[in-house]
Amino acid sequence: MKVTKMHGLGNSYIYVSEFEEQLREEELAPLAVAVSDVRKGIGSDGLILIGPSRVADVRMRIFNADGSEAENCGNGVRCVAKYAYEHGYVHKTHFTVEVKSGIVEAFVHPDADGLVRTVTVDMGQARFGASAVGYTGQDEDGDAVLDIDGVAYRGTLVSVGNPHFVSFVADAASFPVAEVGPRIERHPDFPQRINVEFVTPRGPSELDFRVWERGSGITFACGTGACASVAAGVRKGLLDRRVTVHLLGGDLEIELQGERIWMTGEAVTVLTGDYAWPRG
Ligand SMILES: N[C@@H](CCC[C@H](N)C(=O)O)C(=O)O
Repeated sequence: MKVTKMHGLGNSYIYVSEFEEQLREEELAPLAVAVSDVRKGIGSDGLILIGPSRVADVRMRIFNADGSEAENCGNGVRCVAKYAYEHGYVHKTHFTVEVKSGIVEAFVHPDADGLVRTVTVDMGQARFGASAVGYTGQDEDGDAVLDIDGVAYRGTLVSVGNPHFVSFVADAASFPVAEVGPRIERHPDFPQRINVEFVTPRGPSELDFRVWERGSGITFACGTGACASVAAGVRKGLLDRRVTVHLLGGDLEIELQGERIWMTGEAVTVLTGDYAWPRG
């Protein structure tokens, strides 16, 4: 199977083109688990498929490292846009990408060699509150307060296609993400599980960001998480509408234009190669 490993700010996925490879539905989850394995696979945060779409220029499907399928992936959309443009699946610099939750618009910025290093995406609108993320508890003006071992954790419930719990904490850099993140992801009041962000504003236009991703754990970056966090910060009056988000893997520029969230950041190809699938 022809595969490409790409990353956006260290959030890496194995990309397979359905224009070239035929995959059966039932093998997608095990394939995602297998390629993501650092020791027995390639090593990634999951699997992304790029294929034809009936409603957009290209279609993306994203599977987390545990094989679960997600509705959207910000870093993935940027890499899919780069892949689609550089492989000639699209012949324009502004095009649409179908994701499970809808359609987003990508703007690639090719250099003189036709290579794309940065991509801007109109990620659409954020939705807030319990019903937006499948929270079965009662929200307080869009926030959930969870009791975990006697400690209360407050988070804004935000959907940018996929669900996020955005918690404003005193110091994201030193926050115990690996301990608290999975407890919130798998809290019984989130039956569909949830992505968990711990963020700290450095003034109104910069945000320190750490993430525990649903289905993949700690990652170096989460594009949808960055969008959700800025939308939550603007709603709370903590952030301006244009924010540099500092993630473990680098920076993302997020801007709210009206209700729409625009994301600009890198998209990087790491390798292309042949993966032995099925194993044998
Ligand atoms: N890393 C992604 C989000 C991937 C999906 C997420 N873990 C989920 O289950 O919703 C991003 O860059 O947005």
